[in-house]
Amino acid sequence: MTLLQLTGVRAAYDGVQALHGMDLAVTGGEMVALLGANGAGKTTTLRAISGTVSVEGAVVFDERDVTGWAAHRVARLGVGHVPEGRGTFVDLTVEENLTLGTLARGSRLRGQVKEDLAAVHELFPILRDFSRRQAGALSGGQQQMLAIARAILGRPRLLLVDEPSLGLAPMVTTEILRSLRVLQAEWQLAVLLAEQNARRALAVVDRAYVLESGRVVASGSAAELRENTAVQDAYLGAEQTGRPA
Ligand SMILES: Nc1ncnc2c1ncn2[C@@H]1O[C@H](COP(=O)(O)OP(=O)(O)OP(=O)(O)O)[C@@H](O)[C@H]1O
Repeated sequence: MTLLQLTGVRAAYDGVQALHGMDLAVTGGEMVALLGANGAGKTTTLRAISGTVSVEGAVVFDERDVTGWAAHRVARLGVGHVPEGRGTFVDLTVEENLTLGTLARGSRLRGQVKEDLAAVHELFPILRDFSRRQAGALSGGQQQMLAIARAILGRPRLLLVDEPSLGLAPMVTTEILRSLRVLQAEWQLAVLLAEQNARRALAVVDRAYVLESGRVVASGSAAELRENTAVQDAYLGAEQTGRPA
C-alpha cells in the first residue's frame, strides 16, 4: 500500500525555486533512497514531507493530504525526521535527549515509553552504556544513532533520514545504514534516505530516485540503478558508485 505520495511538489527559498515538481511514492515498510549531488533537492524534499518548508503540489501521507500541515501535526501522524546535522541537544545527556522527546509527545503511556526505550537500547546498545554522557561528547556516529533513536521513539511509520553518512568514517556509515535496515525489517518502518553516497545507499535500499536540480531524473530498484551505467555517469559520479573514474 502506498504510504507516501508526492505529486508535482514545488518549493522555493526566498523566491528561488528548489523543487520543480517532484513526483515520488513510498510503500509501507520499504526503504527508498533519494540520490543526487549537492543542491539536487534531497534535503528540501524531506523538508517538504515533514512540513518544515512550505510547498505547492500535493503531499499525501497515509491517504491524508498533509500539504501545508504544521510539522508537529505531520510528526504526530507518523513521520519521523532525522535532519542533516542530527538535531540532538548537545548540552543534555543521552538519556535526557531520549526522554525529552517522549515527554514532549505527552500522550504516550509510561509503559509504552519504557518498552520503546528498551527496543532502542537493543538496537543501539551504546546509547544505554553512555546514557549519562553529554550528547556533545559522543562521536559523530553515536550522535547519529542518538538522532535516529529520538526520531523512532514516537514509533513513526515513515522515517526521513538526511545524509546520515555526513562526516562519518565508511565503517560507521555502514553500521548506521545497517541499523536503518534492521528498523525497516523489525519495526516495519518505511525509510526515505537522502544520501550523496549512491554506492553505499544502493547497497541497502530497495529502490531509489535520482534527483537533479529539484526534479526526479531517474528511478528504479537498487539493482537496476546499480547496473545502469548511463544514469551513474550522468548523475551520480563514478566515485560515488564505486566504478572506476
Ligand atoms: N535555506 C536555504 N535558503 C536558500 N536556498 C536554499 C536553502 N536550502 C537549500 N537551498 C537551495 O535549494 C536547492 C536545493 O537544496 P537542497 O539542500 O535541498 O539540496 P540537497 O540535494 O539536499 O543538497 P545537500 O547535499 O547540499 O544538502 C539548492 O539550490 C540550494 O542552494
